[in-house]
Amino acid sequence: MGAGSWGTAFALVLADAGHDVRLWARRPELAEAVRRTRRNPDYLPDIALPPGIRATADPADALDGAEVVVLAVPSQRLRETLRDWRLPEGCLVVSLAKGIEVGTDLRMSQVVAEVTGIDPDRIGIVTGPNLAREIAERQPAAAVVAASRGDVARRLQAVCHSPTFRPYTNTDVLGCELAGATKNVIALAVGMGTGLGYGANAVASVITRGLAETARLGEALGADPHTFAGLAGLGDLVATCSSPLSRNRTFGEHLGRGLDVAEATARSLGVAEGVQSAESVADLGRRTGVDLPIVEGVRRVVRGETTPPEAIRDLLARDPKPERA
Ligand SMILES: NC(=O)C1=CN([C@@H]2O[C@H](COP(=O)(O)OP(=O)(O)OC[C@H]3O[C@@H](n4cnc5c(N)ncnc54)[C@H](O)[C@@H]3O)[C@@H](O)[C@H]2O)C=CC1
Ligand SMILES: O=C(CO)COP(=O)(O)O
Repeated sequence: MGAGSWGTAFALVLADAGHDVRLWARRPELAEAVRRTRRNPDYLPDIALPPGIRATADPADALDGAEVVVLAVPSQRLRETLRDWRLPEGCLVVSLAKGIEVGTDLRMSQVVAEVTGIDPDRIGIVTGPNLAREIAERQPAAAVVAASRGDVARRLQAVCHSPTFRPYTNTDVLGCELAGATKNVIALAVGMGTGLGYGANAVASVITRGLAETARLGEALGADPHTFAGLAGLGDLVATCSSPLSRNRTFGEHLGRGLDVAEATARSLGVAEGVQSAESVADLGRRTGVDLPIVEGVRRVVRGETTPPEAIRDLLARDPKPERA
């Protein structure tokens, strides 16, 4: 449900895994173009889609009889979008979105449970280093399928295991979702540094300290600390923060070069979730009393309260402390 970059690439993974996939596009003209050309001209124009994928703009048609419903709309739009849909009785739901809802601080699996009333045990997520273009090109990648019940996670794992996409299970849904949302904020910070012309030391420092603050917040919220060293944590952070394909890193780079949020948004090739999740993740930090200096710096830049060079200067000027504190 969602025919952007990741919705389309993940539909391809599911088709490669041998399933019949219906791909819902919000705009009828996009669904029509996918049907006609067997490509998604707006997001992955050069990728031929396998015959197992059928595009439609009618959500009822897309959802009719589905055993697994995969949600691939941006985090801040998921609630309003879900309200209009009737999910099939007994289906499993998978969220692909990496964000925390602004205003409620809810993770996407929580939003799904709240809006649909579906048992949280039947809601899973897919996360990890998942840059959509690479997956669509069938470059090899590992990922994480998280669900609170091991048997549900294993069923979803089997559903999306293709010759080039290798998912691992995890039952720490909270940690996996938090890691996915927070890495987008950290990727904005890395991008800002890159945009300012800084090199590998700065990038590695922000990745590593970004992971430290993500893990601190996760622990305070009850996540399994091991999650942050895995594909959903370190793996996704490294992929996103290293790749020019990342919308979040690119968005940060534009901010680092002096563009404002509106200008960077206009240039973005899709949703950069970290821009809004900076607000909700920073709020989670305040509510739990966890210090999140990088997230807070990004939030202030996005709000126009500081500039990237000032934010970096402020980060470096903080009181010295031990690495593990
Ligand atoms: N692109 C990637 O490499 C990856 C993306 N994700 C996550 O997947 C989610 C979706 O990302 P993408 O497919 O890349 O985004 P995108 O920006 O490429 O596409 C978003 C899709 O959602 C649809 N949509 C439905 N309702 C909408 C509304 N009310 N407002 C705006 N768009 C609406 C759009 O039409 C579009 O098809 C995000 O949370 C993203 O962080 C996760 C892993 C990889
Ligand atoms: O989540 C992603 C890779 O795992 C995609 O990152 P961007 O949304 O920054 O492109």
